[in-house]
Amino acid sequence: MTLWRPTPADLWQGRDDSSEASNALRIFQTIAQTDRFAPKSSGIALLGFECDAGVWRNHGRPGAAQAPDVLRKALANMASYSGHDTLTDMGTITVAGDRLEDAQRALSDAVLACQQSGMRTLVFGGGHETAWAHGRGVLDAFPHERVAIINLDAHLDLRKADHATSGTPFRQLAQYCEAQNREFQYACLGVSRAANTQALWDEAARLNVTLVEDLDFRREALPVLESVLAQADRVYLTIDLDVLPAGEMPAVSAPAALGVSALDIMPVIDEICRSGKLQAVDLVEFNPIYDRDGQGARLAARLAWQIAHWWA
Ligand SMILES: N=CN[C@@H](CCC(=O)O)C(=O)O
Ligand SMILES: [Mn+2]
Ligand SMILES: [Mn+2]
Repeated sequence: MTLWRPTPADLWQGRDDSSEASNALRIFQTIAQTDRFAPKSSGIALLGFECDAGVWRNHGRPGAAQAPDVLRKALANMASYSGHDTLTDMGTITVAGDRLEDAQRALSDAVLACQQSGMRTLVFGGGHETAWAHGRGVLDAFPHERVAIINLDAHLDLRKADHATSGTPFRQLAQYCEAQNREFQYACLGVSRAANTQALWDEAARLNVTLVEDLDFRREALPVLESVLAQADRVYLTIDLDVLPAGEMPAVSAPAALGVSALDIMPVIDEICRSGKLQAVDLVEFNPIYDRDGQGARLAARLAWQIAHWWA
């Protein structure tokens, strides 16, 4: 595995309550760790993508490269239940300078290896350039199945893809699907009319993207989701944390003026987990530089925790 490093063993730490009861456990005590990249036949593979080269290229505020380990630390102290699926920290893919495409290739390869061996993938990005790499790995793992790409995001991320940035991942996935003659099933939920130009909406219409705007989220997200899920065999869920209101999630490159509250997003995530089709999830655009007292990291980690909890 290229551009890969294992997670330092001492990163997973937390409060030790195990003297109180044998089941008083937290994630840091139950997560499996590896010092070499060796996918298992089941469970959840946690992968980091330490990269904000795409955010740089997209003229955003860099810092998301520091996210994976910050999110691991925030997840470490959360409770672990016996019903949880095995979570294995499969380490982190890094980027060398501006060589974004090499890092994306390495992440796609890691995701493909995990998926093919029977694991589901949970990736901590990274900017939203994570999604081109993660999505390609999932599409490659299931070449003959209908893979729905569900993006919770204020942005469409359908910018023209002459070269990859954090603003291009879904245009790249659309081109990839077109080249393979497979349907591009993309739903962007929570998207902001004010944060995307007319050109991007036009591109979304051309690509037949399923859309739910932030203003309509409470009313429309669940019924729209139902029809998206009905038409899919597998789901890749990508959560751009800038879908949340800036007050809940300041720790992103482009905070949302309005946003969709975490409590409104949770039922959508619950429904996706219940479908039994969820194959891959990532949390992207978290930028610790702009966090306040670790609040954003806690919320992002809670989303990850909830998914791991419901995924089982
Ligand atoms: N990941 C993509 N992000 C947005 C950034 C928008 C902004 O910086 O205002 C986009 O490209 O549209
Ligand atoms: Mn966004
Ligand atoms: Mn995005």
